[in-house]
Amino acid sequence: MEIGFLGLGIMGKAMSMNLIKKGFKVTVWNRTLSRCDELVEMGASVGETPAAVVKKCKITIAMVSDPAAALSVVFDKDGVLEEISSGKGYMEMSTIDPETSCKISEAITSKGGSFVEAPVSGGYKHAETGQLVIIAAGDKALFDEAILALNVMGKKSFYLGQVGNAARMKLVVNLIMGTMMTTFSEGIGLAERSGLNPSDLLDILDVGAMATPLLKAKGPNMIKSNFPTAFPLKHQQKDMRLALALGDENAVSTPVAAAANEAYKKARSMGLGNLDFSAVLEVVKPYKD
Ligand SMILES: NC(=O)C1=CN([C@@H]2O[C@H](COP(=O)(O)OP(=O)(O)OC[C@H]3O[C@@H](n4cnc5c(N)ncnc54)[C@H](OP(=O)(O)O)[C@@H]3O)[C@@H](O)[C@H]2O)C=CC1
Ligand SMILES: O=CC(=O)O
Repeated sequence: MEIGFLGLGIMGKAMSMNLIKKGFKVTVWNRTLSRCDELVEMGASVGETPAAVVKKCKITIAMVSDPAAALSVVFDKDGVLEEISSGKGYMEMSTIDPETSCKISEAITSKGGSFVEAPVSGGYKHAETGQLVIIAAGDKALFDEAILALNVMGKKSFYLGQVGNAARMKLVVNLIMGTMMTTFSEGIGLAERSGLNPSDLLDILDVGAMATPLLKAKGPNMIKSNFPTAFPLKHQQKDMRLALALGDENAVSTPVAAAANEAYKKARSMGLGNLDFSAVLEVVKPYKD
């Protein structure tokens, strides 16, 4: 099956490479077209516009930065809407808010296409190896049709029913992850400042009830003040912002997450937005050198 792929950032590049390696024919597009070159070397075709990709492919996936980018790819000139039609499917895998996802879904279905939202949990290493957790909702027939591709990209796919549910679930998951990272950062800072070896803290956490792949992956770099970008901090702050809006809408009080969001905002204002989200350590640790 020919799969279209829009957006070749950290995640899109890894996901589309994995699809190609597993034998899928993939046609790619990226706003900065030169980013397609590496994929072409692996056997991908290039579409000059999102519309050209949709015209060629039965199913097209989008993996772009945020709600504005997701809307632009669909609604702008040469966008997805110009070629979507009956028999074609569109899968929005970017992390966006449920309102944006519903707006895209309505536009796609009004032209006869089918729509699934399928944001993912996990980073580019999981994407490269097909170990993402996929949280999907929307057209069940499209979900079933795409299951071979979903099984290549992810280790498990959850189907949550109507459009909006997966977007909401992903925001809840990332609210928890973003808050956990700020708490780890406070702990690492406190350990260091009070004369403890932060490496010992990581070892102790790793064998106890709070062991988590997140800290195992990020902790050793954090304690050396290294923040190689896997999940850009600006995207984690976007997810906190969208998750807090979900809390506002549902009158759910989330003071801990709101405080964490302030830390990510501050980190962005300090120019740390393109580093990994673990760079929030730089603003959260309870002292300055
Ligand atoms: N990185 C991670 O670990 C994870 C990220 N996510 C989510 O996946 C999505 C992608 O993340 P990631 O790959 O890290 O992000 P990147 O910042 O690496 O890539 C962003 C992509 O979006 C494109 N883009 C940005 N603005 C526009 C626009 N206006 N129109 C068209 N394309 C645009 C960029 O194109 P260009 O190259 O031209 O700039 C690029 O392809 C985000 O929603 C993120 O929250 C989910 C799970 C994990
Ligand atoms: O959305 C980010 C992730 O790591 O999951």
